[in-house]
Amino acid sequence: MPINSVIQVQNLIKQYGEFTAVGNISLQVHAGETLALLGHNGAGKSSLIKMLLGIVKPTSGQITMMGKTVTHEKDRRQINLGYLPENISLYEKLTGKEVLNYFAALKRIDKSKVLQVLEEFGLEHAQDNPVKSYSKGMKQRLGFAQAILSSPDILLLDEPTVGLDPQASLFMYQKIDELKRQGCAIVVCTHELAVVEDNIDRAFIMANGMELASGCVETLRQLTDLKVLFKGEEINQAIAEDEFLNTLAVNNQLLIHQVDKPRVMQYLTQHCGVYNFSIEEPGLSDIYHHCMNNRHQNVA
Ligand SMILES: Nc1ncnc2c1ncn2[C@@H]1O[C@H](COP(=O)(O)OP(=O)(O)OP(=O)(O)O)[C@@H](O)[C@H]1O
Repeated sequence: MPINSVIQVQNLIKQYGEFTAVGNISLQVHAGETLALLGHNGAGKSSLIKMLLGIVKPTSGQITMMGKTVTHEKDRRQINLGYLPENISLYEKLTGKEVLNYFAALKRIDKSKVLQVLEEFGLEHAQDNPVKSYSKGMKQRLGFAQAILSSPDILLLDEPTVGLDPQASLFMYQKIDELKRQGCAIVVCTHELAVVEDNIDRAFIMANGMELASGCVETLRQLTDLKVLFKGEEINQAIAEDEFLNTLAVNNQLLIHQVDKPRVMQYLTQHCGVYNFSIEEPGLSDIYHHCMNNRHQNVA
């Protein structure tokens, strides 16, 4: 196991009766890394997260955290782990401060940390108001605040930004980034591909309990070989004038395989003298849809 591998999942299987929700998944998350867990509804993401949390017992396989196998509850108790569940339900009658004090007592954390976190999450002005008076964004920030109260080594986030406005989403990912820089290993379960794309190190795409593809966005681009689009006025002109480029163009568009990108760039600059162009790369959303559409062919 690499020295900085904080979460190590090996051949993890979860069966509910005859049904396999998670089938032979292996993955690693390193210190200071954010992994996005992506997949369709029912792909097995929550089952995987619940096994990491120890809420659901694996049918077989191994989970190692901070170098310890966490098969038994007593091993797991030594792991400093934060968790933000999807649709977290907080104690609505308690104030924000009381909620965090409750979690602080549970995790044996000094109350001074509560005040610090309330301030950090912009909730100090509402700390004495009942949670039921909080907006969706404030509740989510409070939920996030309880998850990071212990300055965890591992943070598991299930749909942390669903229903949040773009600014609130950005705030969440800034916090995730801060924790990452402090060495926290983070797993984010999400369907918000456009939001998550610029905020993760790697994605793990699953369907029907199985891994479809994993890696950083650049690796996934190479794996899927989704085409890149060369754009610009000078490109259009070059397509019209250059016979070779014309053979590459489809509907007057220069859509190129990943593997041919360097060659075409060289041809454009050195042979055609075209320097003024942009390159549109496929995004995480394109990669995800490609993986899902081709999943039965077992092609990344
Ligand atoms: N306790 C359970 N008993 C039986 N089947 C279950 C149980 N929990 C989950 N499943 C099934 O396992 C599969 C995976 O569910 P899971 O909740 O892990 O998916 P998910 O990827 O998190 O989905 P979503 O994106 O909708 O949250 C689903 O078909 C679900 O119905």
